[in-house]
Amino acid sequence: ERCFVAELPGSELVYFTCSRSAPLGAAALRPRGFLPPPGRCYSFCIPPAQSPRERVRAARLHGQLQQRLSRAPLGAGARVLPLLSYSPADAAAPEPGFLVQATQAAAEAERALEELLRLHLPAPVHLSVYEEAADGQVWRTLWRLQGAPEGKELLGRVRVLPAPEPLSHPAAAHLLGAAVFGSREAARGVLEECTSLIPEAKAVLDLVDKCPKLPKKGDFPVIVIEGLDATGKTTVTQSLRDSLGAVLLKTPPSCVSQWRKTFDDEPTLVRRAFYALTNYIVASEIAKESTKSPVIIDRFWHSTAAYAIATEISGKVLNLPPLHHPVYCWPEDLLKPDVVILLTVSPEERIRRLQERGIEKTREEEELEANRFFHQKVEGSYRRMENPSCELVDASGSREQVLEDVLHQIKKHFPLL
Ligand SMILES: Nc1nc2c(ncn2[C@H]2C[C@H](O)[C@@H](COP(=O)(O)OP(=O)(O)OP(=O)(O)O)O2)c(=O)[nH]1
Ligand SMILES: Nc1ncnc2c1ncn2[C@@H]1O[C@H](COP(=O)(O)OP(=O)(O)O)[C@@H](O)[C@H]1O
Repeated sequence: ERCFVAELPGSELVYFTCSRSAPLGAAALRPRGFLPPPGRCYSFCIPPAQSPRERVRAARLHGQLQQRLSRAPLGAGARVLPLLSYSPADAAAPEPGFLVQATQAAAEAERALEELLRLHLPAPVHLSVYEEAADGQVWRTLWRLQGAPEGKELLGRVRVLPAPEPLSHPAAAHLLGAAVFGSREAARGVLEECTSLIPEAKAVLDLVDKCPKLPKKGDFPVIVIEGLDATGKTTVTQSLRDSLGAVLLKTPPSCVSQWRKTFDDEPTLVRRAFYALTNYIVASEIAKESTKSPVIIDRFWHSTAAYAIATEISGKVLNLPPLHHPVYCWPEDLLKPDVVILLTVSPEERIRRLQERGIEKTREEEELEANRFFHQKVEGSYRRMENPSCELVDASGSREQVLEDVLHQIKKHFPLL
């Protein structure tokens, strides 16, 4: 039986399955949260890619659907929520999809949804409709949309039951290679598949291919400063450059900044491969510069991995892959820094600093609330990183205090600096 996990508002995960042979009296799925009044929601998945080449198209289709659903006339207050379909029995990658909660009279929402799916998903499309029946149970009606414009075939109606929460998040086992890349070749392969779809991909590949493989770190210290937006990375890295007479680098490097927006608009698979490759471009600069002076880097591989993990793992920080999961390990073929410092500040202090940076109040209030769980997952991922791990420095003090504490942490590794 396939199982499903949807992320409800507030980052609550609901695990459920649909079963023909549900033993009578089996625990019913609580409609609360899953079926907000007037109690109808829909789900559908993106057909899995049949080959590695198809995975870019499948990822882009998912991203395009996400955008179209957010603009579709599904009725005021309708919610489009992330859904994954997975099989607990096999190790196949989960199929991404959506759970759509319609709050208006369903007819118009259903028509709009069906029209959108017929237009943008390869036929046949399987659309699930969930309702609460008189018996207080949640039932799913499965439809196949195909053929003539109104071609719609009823495939069955079954009860929806809670599914046992798996040991780890269904996406965790598939992060490596789909969101976090353990090697330059793995990331390169994705951009190779994009060259016919995204012209800039070729330009990035040409830049990467000019970089030596496995560049060697020089004898001077290489120090990375990591942290969420507005934790003070830019301020600290510039002070470190001055006080240590170091070279300051950042990722992504300026030589790719003109393409960043293009890749930020792409789905995770492509976007992460882009960031991963830019880390390899900077690695060759680090190798060169660290033969002449200490090198400070503003964000490096840990940012790429932490933001990827936090994006792909729905729910809250407790849903992150467990400690020592391979997704937290530094790629063998990427130049390894000597020290990685993670700046941490409270969410409130971070918002105050975002404010100070001139981000208007409303946006960053939204940012705090909507993304609170996201930022907790990013920070949680940073803290699970190993080899090298992130060494925490509380960055909530004054600029002078933070610089002193960061220097103190660095001198533990390089007393003579
Ligand atoms: N550098 C970098 N940023 C990433 C990556 N993946 C996601 N991001 C996100 C983190 C931030 O939300 C956003 C901004 O990154 P940047 O550090 O380039 O810009 P900026 O220095 O203005 O952000 P900051 O406030 O200093 O963290 O990009 C990645 O692989 N590398
Ligand atoms: N220790 C600090 N105390 C107070 N404000 C700070 C401190 N460090 C940085 N800031 C301010 O907070 C904002 C974000 O700092 P910045 O260095 O740009 O962070 P990041 O690069 O991590 O986004 C800036 O306006 C900066 O002047």
